Amino acid sequence: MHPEITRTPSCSRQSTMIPKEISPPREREAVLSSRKIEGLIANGKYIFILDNKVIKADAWLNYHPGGLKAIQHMIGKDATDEVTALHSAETRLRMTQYQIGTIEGRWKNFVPPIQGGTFRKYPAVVQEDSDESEDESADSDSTRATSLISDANGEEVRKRRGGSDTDRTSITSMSSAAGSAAPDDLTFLDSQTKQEMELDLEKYPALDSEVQEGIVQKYRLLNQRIRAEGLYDCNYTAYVWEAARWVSLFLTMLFFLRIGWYCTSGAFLGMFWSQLVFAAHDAGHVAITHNFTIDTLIGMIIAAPIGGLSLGWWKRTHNVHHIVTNSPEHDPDNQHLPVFAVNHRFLGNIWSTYHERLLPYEAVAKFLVPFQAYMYYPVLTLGRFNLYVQSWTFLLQGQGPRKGLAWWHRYFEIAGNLIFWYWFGYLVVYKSIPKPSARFGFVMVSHMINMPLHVQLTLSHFAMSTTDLGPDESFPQKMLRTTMDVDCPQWLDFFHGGLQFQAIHHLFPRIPRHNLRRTQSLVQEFCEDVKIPYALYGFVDGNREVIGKLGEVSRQAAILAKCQKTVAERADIFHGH
Ligand code: HEM
Repeated sequence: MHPEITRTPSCSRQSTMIPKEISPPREREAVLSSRKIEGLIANGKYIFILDNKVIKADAWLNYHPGGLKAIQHMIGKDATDEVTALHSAETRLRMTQYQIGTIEGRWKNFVPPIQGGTFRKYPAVVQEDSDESEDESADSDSTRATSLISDANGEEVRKRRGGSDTDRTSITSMSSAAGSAAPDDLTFLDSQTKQEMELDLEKYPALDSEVQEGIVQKYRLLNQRIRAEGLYDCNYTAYVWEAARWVSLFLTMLFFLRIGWYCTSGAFLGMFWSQLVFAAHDAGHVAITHNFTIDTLIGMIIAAPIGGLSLGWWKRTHNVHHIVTNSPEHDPDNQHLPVFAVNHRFLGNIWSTYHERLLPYEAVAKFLVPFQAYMYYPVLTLGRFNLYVQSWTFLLQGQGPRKGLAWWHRYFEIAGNLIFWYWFGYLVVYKSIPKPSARFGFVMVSHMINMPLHVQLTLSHFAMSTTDLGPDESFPQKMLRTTMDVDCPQWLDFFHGGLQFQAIHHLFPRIPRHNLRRTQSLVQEFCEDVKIPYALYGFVDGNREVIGKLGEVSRQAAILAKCQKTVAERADIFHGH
């Protein structure tokens, strides 16, 4: 049954249609123990903690513009910082409509079911809650987590995780057990994971609750300071300059098209798209006007009719990326098999909770990964073609939100993409360029010139930590551990388009791009204070780090291949061949 729809008076700015509140006010004050909340989650409820309030999001799931996965990764966790980073103040306030109580004492995070956490039933909760079981969205997450484990060679995984129903460990070791990797390979891969984790534990502050709580408090104070200093206010004048740049690039493209310099024209079109991507990124994060509908509209116009892509597709992956940054199992932006394996764990058949399928390390990957350091730049020159495929798959399959604020985005983007292929494909490529060879040159140059953009998009994470330090790690520490910034002179900011301040952006995704440089010194101060290293590399050094990391995984792949060969030979001897 769908929840009844009402207009919420508290959100006049966006006149949002949201489902009717689900718990009467008197129930919101109930004090709920961690054990009881665990029982509710075991019953399939989508519960997270916000400012010590217990929020049950079940009735909202189908309406959430941020998608289901974003919420799933917060189940059983204190989501205060993630929610603050990703929502407007009004939306954050409105979440209390879904409050079912407050927490008792200090909250200790669970591993969310989607990440392999398991939850014990609570007898009283089973009784109380059983009549809600027909709720459409309440199909059990814990059941889902269990079936995920069973699908992925369950028995073995459970053994590896100690067989406990109550543990709060992560799914990390599950994926390698999921495929066909032999025990020797697993020993090798596990030892690499252990080494990586030990390095992180040495380099970053301890995970005990006092240290992490201290970091969180200082991070929240920093956010208040940033707000007080006006750094959330958009600098619209900067966009006038941006617009002037877009128009000049587009007019130059038309000029060269007209005089028959097709490759030069293509180069300007590619640069025009590259520059626009930065603005689409701002809009996707609601970091321009801070109004969800207006910013998303700006982003969709740039992405679809102008760029031939889908902002909805990008947001769907990007939102999850911002929550589980650089996690091999959960972050779609980290999953590039069979072309790249950015971490050794991809060599052991990893389960993607985003794509809900195994990412097998199979023949094509085994062939390509050893050369990945050499293929990094060539593959990225073709990156834009891949984006068309992803965008159309997303739009045709209707994977985006079908209800709530964002229900119409899909139709808007399909229409926008058709307009794109009309002006780009028909009017420019087909009608304005006479020869097939010139057409080919124009298309290739306009697409390949986006390579630096694709480097910028991957640079900030590929060389950074991918370790899962568990649910006790605070949001700010995790963002700074998994993300690097690129140092560049201010005059080059237009080239990097804000993507050089990824770490700052991950801490505060809604800060408008043109204020990120001013925010940097505040973040550096914060990092020094809480003793978290702030990763800042020059563009060339950052590239070196990435290539180095890709090379390292190639070497690990070679060792793994040796292990597998030895295992196969031993098996042959054992079977008497
Ligand atoms: C009952 C709980 C929730 C409600 C009512 C809610 C509501 C909303 C609304 C109205 C928006 C549109 C943007 C805005 O107005 O700020 C939004 C966006 C978003 N939400 Fe939530 N949300 C909830 C829980 C969560 C949780 C737990 C997460 C995970 C951290 C999350 C992640 C996101 C993301 C990533 C976006 C950006 C979507 C986009 O711009 O594409 N939300 N949410």
